[in-house]
Amino acid sequence: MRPSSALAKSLDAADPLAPFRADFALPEGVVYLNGNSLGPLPAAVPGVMDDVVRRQWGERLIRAWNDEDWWSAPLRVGDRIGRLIGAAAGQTAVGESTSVQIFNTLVAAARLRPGRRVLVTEAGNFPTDRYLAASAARLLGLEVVETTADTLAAALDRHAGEVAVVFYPAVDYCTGALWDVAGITDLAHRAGALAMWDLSHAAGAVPVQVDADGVDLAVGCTYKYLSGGPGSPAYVYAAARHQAALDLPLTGWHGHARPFDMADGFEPAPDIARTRIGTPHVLSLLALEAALEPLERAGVAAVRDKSLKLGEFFLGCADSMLTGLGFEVATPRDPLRRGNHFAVRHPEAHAVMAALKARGVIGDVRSSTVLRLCLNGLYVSYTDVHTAVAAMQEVASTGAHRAPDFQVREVVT
Ligand SMILES: Cc1ncc(COP(=O)(O)O)c(C=O)c1O
Ligand SMILES: Nc1c(O)cccc1C(=O)C[C@H](N)C(=O)O
Repeated sequence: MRPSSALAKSLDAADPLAPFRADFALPEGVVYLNGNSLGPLPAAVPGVMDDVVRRQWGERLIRAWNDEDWWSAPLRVGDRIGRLIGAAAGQTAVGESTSVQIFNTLVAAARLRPGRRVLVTEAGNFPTDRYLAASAARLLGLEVVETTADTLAAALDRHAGEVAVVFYPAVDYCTGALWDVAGITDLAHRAGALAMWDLSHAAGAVPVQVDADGVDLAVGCTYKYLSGGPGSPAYVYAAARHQAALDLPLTGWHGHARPFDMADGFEPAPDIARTRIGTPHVLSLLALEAALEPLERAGVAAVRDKSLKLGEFFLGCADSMLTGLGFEVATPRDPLRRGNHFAVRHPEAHAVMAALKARGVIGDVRSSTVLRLCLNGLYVSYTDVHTAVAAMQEVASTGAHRAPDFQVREVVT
C-alpha cells in the first residue's frame, strides 16, 4: 500500500507500543527524531528528581548514602543496563562520562594483552573514540590501525600476533550502519585480541547480547536510547572472566576494595566495582535509574521490532515523496545491517534541517551533508514519520531552506 497519512494513522491505531508515548513528556507539535543524540524526558523523572533533591538530599543529607543506598547506585543501575545489553549481573557499572570510560577501559584492555603493540579501531568511529584511542596508544607506546568491517580480517592477518584490542562501535554514529558484534568479536578472538565495543548507539535500540557474543569489554552512553538526560553517566561492561586482572589507569577511591578504610595504597575491588573511580554524579544517576522503566517494560526486542517497521515505512515514504529532491538514503536498507537511525544525504543538509526544525521536525546533521533521523519505536509514531518526510518534501521542493534565516549554522548541530 502507498505510504500516506491515512496509512500512518491506521498503523498507529494497531501499534502495541503506541501507549508508551505517554511515558515521555514530549512537547505538543514536535516530531522528535533526535533520540540518537538526546533521548526525550521520561514523564516519571521530574517527580523522582523532586524527591531526590528535596527529600533525599535536602532532608537525609549525608545519611542518604546509606539510607537511600546512593552508594550502591552505580552497580544497581549497572545491572539494570546490563540486562538491556545481555549481561548477567555483576558485570556492568555506571559512572563518569563515555569519554572517560573509553580511555580507562581501552588502556585496561590493552594491558590485558601485554607485548602486543597494535590497537585496532574502526575508521568511522565517533571522534571521541578515535581521539582517545590515539591518546591511549601514545601512553602505552602502541600503534593505532584503523580498519573498516571489510578490511578488518586482512588487517588482523597483517598484524598477526600483534593486535591487543579491536575497538569498534556497534552502530555507526553517522550512517546508522549496524556492525556484526558476534562476528567481529570472534575475528578478534581468533587473532588473540580482545574485543571492546562502544554501544552508545546500540544499547536500548537493537538487541545486544554481550555475554552470548563473547564480548570482552564495552562502554556506552546513557543519554540516547536510555533517556538518562543530558550528561547522564556512562556505563562500562567488563566480562566476569577479565575483572580480577583488569588494571585500570584511573584508580580512584570508589574502586578500592575497602574505600572507607582510607588505606595508603590502592587495592582494587575484586569485581566490577573496581571500574568505579570517584564520587558518582548521583543526581544524574538517579534520573537515569528512573528513566529506564518504560524501556524495560516495553522490552528492547519489541522496540526494535517497531523501529524496523517504522524504518520500512520511512523508506516507503522517502521513495515515493523525496525522489528527485536531492535526498539520498545512506543507511543500509537491509534491516539486519541497520541500527536505529537513518542517515539521509542532502547537499544543503544544515539549511534543510534548520527549515525542518522551524516546522517542528527535530533531527540533526553530521559530516555537513548527512541529516540524521532517529526512529525510536518506543515513542515515535508512523504519523511522525509521515509528517517528517512530508516536511522534507515541502522544504526541498519549495526551496524554503534557502531563506536567509536558515543559512546560519548553529554551534551544536
Ligand atoms: C559512539 C559515541 N561515543 C561516545 C560519545 C560521547 O561521549 P561523551 O558522552 O563523553 O561526550 C558519543 C556521543 O556523543 C557517541 O556517539
Ligand atoms: N553528546 C552530545 C553532546 O554533548 C552535545 C550534543 C550532541 C551530543 C551527542 O550525543 C552527539 C552524538 N553522540 C552523535 O552521535 O553525534
